[in-house]
Amino acid sequence: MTALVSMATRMRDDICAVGASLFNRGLTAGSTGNISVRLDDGSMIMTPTNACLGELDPERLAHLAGDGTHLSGDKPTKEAFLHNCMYCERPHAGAVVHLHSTHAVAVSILADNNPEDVLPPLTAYYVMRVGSLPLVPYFAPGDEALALAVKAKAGRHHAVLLANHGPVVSGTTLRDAQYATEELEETARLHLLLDGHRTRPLTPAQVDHLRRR
Ligand SMILES: O=C(O)[C@@H](O)C(=O)COP(=O)(O)O
Ligand SMILES: [Zn+2]
Repeated sequence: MTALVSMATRMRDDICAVGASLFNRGLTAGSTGNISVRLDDGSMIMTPTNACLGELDPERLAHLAGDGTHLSGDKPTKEAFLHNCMYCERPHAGAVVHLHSTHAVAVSILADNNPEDVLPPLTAYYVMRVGSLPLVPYFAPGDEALALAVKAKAGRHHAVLLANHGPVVSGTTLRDAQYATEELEETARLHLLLDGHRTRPLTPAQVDHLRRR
């Protein structure tokens, strides 16, 4: 029990540090985005709704039971059900990050993207951290239908892109989820930067080789 309490305390501090780092580098603005971690007992700590990720208070983060019941802290993010759906489908996920990072949002709005996999395999690091990125059809933020649409993809994908909204990325640890989200954003930026240029993405054989490692 004491170990769980100290883990929860550490996770609260980590969420605030990661939130501040993401916000301060312009990876999400205003009160957009939300972060959660899952503890060993299956309960979850989540950012509150309408909170700025740059100004989180560890004491005020919401604590939810594994079934989504709000146990303590401020009212959780309106995407709580979405985070919970990701955890249900991914038993090894320990954290989920959702941002409105500009370039990923821009890609989510492009008319002619491939909804099965929105970004090409431009770099090895992208393939290793993200892999593939399906587009989830548009639903309003906080809509249960949005969470269910994510749930439908989450078993096969740890990262998805919400149409006209932004990325949702899970990871074994909060750092894994953070770094994958950042790599997704950088690759979206590269993709837009390369628009109109002839490009040489990694070949299927190169992608396969990376996936096997
Ligand atoms: O886009 C939205 O409104 C939410 O997905 C979001 O990013 C912020 O919502 P809260 O976490 O409820 O503040
Ligand atoms: Zn959002």
